[in-house]
Amino acid sequence: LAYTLLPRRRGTPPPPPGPRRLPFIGNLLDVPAEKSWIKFADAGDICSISILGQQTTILNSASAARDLLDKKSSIYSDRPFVVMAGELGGWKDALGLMPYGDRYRRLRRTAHSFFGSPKIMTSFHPLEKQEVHKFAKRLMEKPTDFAAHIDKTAGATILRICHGYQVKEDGEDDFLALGSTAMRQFSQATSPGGFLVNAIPPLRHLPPWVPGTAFLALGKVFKETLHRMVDEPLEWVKEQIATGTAQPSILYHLLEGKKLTEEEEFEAKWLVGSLYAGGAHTTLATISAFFKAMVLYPEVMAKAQREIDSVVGDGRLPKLSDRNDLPYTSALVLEVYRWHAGGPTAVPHCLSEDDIHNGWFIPKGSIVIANIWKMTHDPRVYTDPMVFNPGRFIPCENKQPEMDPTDLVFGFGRRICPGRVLAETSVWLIVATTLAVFNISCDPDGGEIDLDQTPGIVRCVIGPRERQTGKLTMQLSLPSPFECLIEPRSARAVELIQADVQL
Ligand code: HEM
Repeated sequence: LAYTLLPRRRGTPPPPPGPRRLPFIGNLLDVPAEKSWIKFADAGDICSISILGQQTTILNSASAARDLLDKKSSIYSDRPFVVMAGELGGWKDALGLMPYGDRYRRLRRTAHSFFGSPKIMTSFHPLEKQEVHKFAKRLMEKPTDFAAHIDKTAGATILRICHGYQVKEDGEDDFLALGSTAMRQFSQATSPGGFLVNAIPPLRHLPPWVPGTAFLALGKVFKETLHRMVDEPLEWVKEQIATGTAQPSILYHLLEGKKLTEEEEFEAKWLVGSLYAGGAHTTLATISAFFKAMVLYPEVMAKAQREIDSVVGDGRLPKLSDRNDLPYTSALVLEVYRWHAGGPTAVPHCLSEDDIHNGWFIPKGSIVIANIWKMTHDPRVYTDPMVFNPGRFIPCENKQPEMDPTDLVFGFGRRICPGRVLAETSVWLIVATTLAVFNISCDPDGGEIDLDQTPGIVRCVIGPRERQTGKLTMQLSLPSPFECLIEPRSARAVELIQADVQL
């Protein structure tokens, strides 16, 4: 209390600028319940708030994020500690919430040995194409379930790459269902104001018979689901290896023919489990935004379809090697990433040592948030940022293309999304395939479509490091609900969709 109430020590530089702080509570009343990315967007390239003594620094420009999160990544790569999810729910063993340290660095190196290898990633292309073709089939059969189809496709692609596992086409798939439950529980554990223990971490030490500690039992349930999500696919792969039926996959490469120590096996299963958790649902936000943009901008859809028709023709579906020959379609994909930031404030970083930046003091334990929404809607960087215009990425005689948003939306520094390459290929292929064979249009019986998006990741975090907390939510931000019609473009398109799904 004294620490938060006492004035700054003499000689300590001021914190980055920000709204006036009230005694003790600081900026508690300034933080909106939702969409904090808009509230702080115009507060300068770097601004800071303090809540009950916990400083949070918000980075509103790409250059600020690069200066801190990229250039000083050795001290800006920790994660805040969220009790209900990280400790009670067990997520501190997954990459996304894992503290920065030796184990973290080993897992990232292993991930990079796969995702950083163009040869390995190209070997996954046929499999990605097959999963996207299945997506087109499901979409034709039941267009109204398009969100479920996107989720299934993203999850199925990662399970195949990570575990060599093919999801069931009919009925519920056990591994996918387990992943969805774990992610739902993760959202619950990190929901703002959801659990008092996030705001007062010592509560986790209370015995379970004390009234009001139902969260302890719930934490156990969350942890159990998460461990099943990580352990059951591992056991499945081991069985496949034992019977000689295992398909090539990341886990297969890590296990096959080796006698792993307990720690090595622990790291291998958490690596692939984290990739699955991190990637299965993020694609949904981006692809849903694509569908919405096509309803709102039919002329953009028609232009991309003309390009695909002239390059790919109607004899086959698009493939990843067409990317360079389809510049407008590729620009459309970039514009989807920019127009709708699925993680408007990414995942917060945490500073592990005191830092002085541009004469401002940023104390150890500060939460650091990259305001990706602001970066991708900054009128200094993007002309008419609220307008969906793929043309901004096409170079022309006297105009350079605008900044590539994929350098922003996957985060920064050592915490940058490890699945970026896979996400980019999957998203491109889903968009190009959908445009090749479907028309997406406004549903005349649906309501009006707005440009809004749902509240997403991170509100604020309270409390010093180790006892740190918060109202921290890592839910994704989806486009606000909308209805649309999705129909095959022609009889030939129907034939292409119905053709056998080949590897
Ligand atoms: C459109 C799709 C995706 C977007 C927009 C996205 C975005 C992000 C962002 C913003 C972060 C936080 C970066 C930071 O802290 O600076 C992140 C982390 C992460 N992403 Fe992705 N991602 C996507 C797809 C994927 C896929 C397909 C995978 C897995 C194959 C994946 C796995 C992860 C993991 C494991 C982390 C945690 C990394 C860490 O803390 O070290 N993501 N992602």
